[in-house]
Amino acid sequence: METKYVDRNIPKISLANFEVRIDEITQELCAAAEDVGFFSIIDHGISQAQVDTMFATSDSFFALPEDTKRTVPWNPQNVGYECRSQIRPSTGAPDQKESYQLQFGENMKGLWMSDDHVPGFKTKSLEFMHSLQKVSERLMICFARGLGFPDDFFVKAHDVTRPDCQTVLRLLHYFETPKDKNSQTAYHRAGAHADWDLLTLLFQREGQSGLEICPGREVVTDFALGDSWTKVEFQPGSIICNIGDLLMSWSDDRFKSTFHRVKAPEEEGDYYGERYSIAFFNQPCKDALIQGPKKKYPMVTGQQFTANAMGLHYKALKRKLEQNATEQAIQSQQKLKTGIAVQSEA
Ligand SMILES: O=C(O)CCC(=O)C(=O)O
Ligand SMILES: [Fe+2]
Repeated sequence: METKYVDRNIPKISLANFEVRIDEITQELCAAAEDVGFFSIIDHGISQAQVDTMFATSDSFFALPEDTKRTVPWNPQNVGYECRSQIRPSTGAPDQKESYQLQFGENMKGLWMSDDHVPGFKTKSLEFMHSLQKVSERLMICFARGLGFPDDFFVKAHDVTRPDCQTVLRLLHYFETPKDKNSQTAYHRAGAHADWDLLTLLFQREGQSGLEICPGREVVTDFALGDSWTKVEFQPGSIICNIGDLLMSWSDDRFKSTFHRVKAPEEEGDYYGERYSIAFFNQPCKDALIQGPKKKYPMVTGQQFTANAMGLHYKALKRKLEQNATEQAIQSQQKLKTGIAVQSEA
């Protein structure tokens, strides 16, 4: 089916002279968060060399033999390596990717790839994560101001110096998609979803497009998807940011978490090759208390918020898998009937 595309403006916001321009930046960020839920930031203080080093480190990890990568397996604390195992409720099919989730604290025990396999992996990754945390904290200060909370409100709730902190750096590698149209159904590289964190920072690579967004969600409690998409292309020097479900809920649905996907390449102009990206998910401390200024939703802890988000996710996933199974059963019944008809005609 042909994708319906629309042009949407994805605001580009400069963080230059942050201290002096904080109110202006706050206004721009809040407007972007209320409208499309996606924006890019420039003048953020992270150099292209830092980004290139992290991508090179990620390349070295994914180039390791499968057995080696499987020595740091994914677990439900949202750390570790997985391959084609993430199934989205929007598709009911596994994402065509492998990924490695890294955190700052104790959840990583035994799950860092050793220097013997990728020299300096842990040091380089943590250095990059701390730089992204600094950028995230600037954005958190602005969103706290915009919502009328004290400046350090979100920063305190996302304290990465705590051993039990949940914030994640995800290294992603999407597999090449065969161009042969008859070969199989085109599976999405990452099926449509909204992130369930506060705020995501994303790095793409030049020439490796595929990220698309679908705004229009009204409340965080609803799983509804819109139907028209907008491509988010690589822009040199910028970090793509999107609002997650946590900030949507914490702002009483004022700021929008937006559905997005990495599309299955199947149309003219789509990119079929291998794709690498890096995402940084700001997750709350387990004991953070979450409630918006207007108290639209009951107060929950960070841990409860995550559990509720997972509950909603698995319910939607179950519905989708049941729906897929019903559709498949109908299709095979139809095939059987057609077969019988053809046979009886012959
Ligand atoms: O790879 C990308 O561009 C997007 C990844 C993403 O949305 C995610 O991992 O949540
Ligand atoms: Fe995402």
